[in-house]
Amino acid sequence: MSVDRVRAVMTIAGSDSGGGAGIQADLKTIAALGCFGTSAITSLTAQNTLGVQDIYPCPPSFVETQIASITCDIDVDAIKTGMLYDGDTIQAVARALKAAFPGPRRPPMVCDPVCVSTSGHTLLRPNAIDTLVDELFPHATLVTPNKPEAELLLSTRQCETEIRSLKTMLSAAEQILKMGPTAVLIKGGHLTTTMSEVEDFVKHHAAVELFKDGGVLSSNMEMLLKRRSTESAQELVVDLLLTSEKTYIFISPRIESSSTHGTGCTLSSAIACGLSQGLTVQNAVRLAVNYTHGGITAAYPIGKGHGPLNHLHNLQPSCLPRRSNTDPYPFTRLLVEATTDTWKAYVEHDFVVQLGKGTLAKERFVHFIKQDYYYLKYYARAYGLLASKSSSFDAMDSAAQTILNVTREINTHRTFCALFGVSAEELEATPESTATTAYGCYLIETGMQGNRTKLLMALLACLLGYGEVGLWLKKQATLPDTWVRLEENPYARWIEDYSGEVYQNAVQAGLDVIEDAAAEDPPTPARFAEWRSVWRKCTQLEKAFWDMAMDLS
Ligand SMILES: Cc1ncc(COP(=O)(O)O)c(N)n1
Repeated sequence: MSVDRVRAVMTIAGSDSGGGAGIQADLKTIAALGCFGTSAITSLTAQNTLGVQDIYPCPPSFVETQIASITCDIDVDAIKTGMLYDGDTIQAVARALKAAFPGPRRPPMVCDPVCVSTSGHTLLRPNAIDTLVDELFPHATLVTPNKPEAELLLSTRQCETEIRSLKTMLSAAEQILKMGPTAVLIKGGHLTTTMSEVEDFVKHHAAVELFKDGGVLSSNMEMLLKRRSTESAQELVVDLLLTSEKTYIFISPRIESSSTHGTGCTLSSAIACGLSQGLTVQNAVRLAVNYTHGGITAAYPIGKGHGPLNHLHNLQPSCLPRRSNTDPYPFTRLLVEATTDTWKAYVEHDFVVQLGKGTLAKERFVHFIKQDYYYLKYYARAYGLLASKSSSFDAMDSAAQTILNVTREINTHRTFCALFGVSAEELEATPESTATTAYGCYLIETGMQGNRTKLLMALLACLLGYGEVGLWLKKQATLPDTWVRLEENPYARWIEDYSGEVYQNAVQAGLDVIEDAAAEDPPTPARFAEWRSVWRKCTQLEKAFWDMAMDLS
């Protein structure tokens, strides 16, 4: 679809003086998504991250005038409604829209039935719910209630109200669809779902399409069920979209965050932007869910209470600290600090401790060395990819040097094998383990689909982790109350190699490369979040690699 001109989106909602929700969230989101935002303000709220202190409603006739002013001049491509406060305001909105769009062709409209703020304040008078349903729902392309709002809407129709599961979400959506909108999106943020529940739901409902992390998960259910089964217990947020033809499920990992103020406003505005550009409802919802999820991930602290998501996360320049003499590796520090739990599980793994103490069973070490030999093949190939993604000769040179270092490291592995009685033939005949394939393929995949910096994130977790382990074990060996003296440790050579000058120089070079890459192309918070997740994934894969050696029965 080509967008020949900037699309205009009109939001009809309340103002949030704290800037997190309402009109302020809407206009920021609309701008961030490349549309032109116009606004008709229904009420002013004195509000911050702690709650709503007061509400000053606009006279309904003035709301009507604002809508008329906008629509008589600007071609509105999509409408979004949010906080409407009371029945008179809703009627004024309905009248103004009818006057502005008298024919059957109205711009698509997303109706977010804002009833109560996250902080618990009433934003729509309870007696206005019927008016909302009667006056606006029949004209809405989509209504977007969360769980409490959907339950409130159903309670006015004496329907079964409690939403506990995907099944009850679907039946709530079916009831709300009967109230007149073309589609209903029930937002699942108040519920926790797991992949097993999704799988179970999908098995029993034929016309369901799944989207995960902003992409189409799979149209082939069998494949999906096999592929996802290992993550069946992970906590997910699932949003359910119902149209007259189909049910769509949008799956995102649950993020533990209190920065969610304004989430509903951002989501409905982002959907309106998608619709204004001619997307189908399901695609507009898919992109908006992904955008909103990114905003929660990239939120920064604001206020003393329940802070807002980052509405502008796709636009903002980096807020990373600068490199200085006192803080030479600020970016790496942030990465490690943001993933301390997984990083610790990797570099202080039992395998490492036993290696340092010299108590590690020989078969475990040999198994590890053989698998590391195979892993290094992937690692060297990934540096080949890095060279292909480099734009300067220096960067290519550094990638090529690493390939040469790795081929030298391979000789050390061969020597270790010989030392432990493993012949060259046996090494070559060893089957590759699943942990090796998983890690190796992840590196290659990241290199294929990401840019240079993303691939660097994947490669450096290994380089830096082994550097840290080498130094730690060397230090342990020289402490007065040492685990074991290096001369008495059968794995001394391994410790010497990874704590030695050659490897540690490579680590320093790696640190410089990472810091330069981050400084040259400062990441937006969303990009940083992406890099951090690659880093975390690689530390998990590293841990799984040691696990593989320890699990050897
Ligand atoms: C003006 C206005 N509109 C909408 C919301 C709902 O947002 P939230 O559920 O995040 O409090 C709000 N608090 N204020």
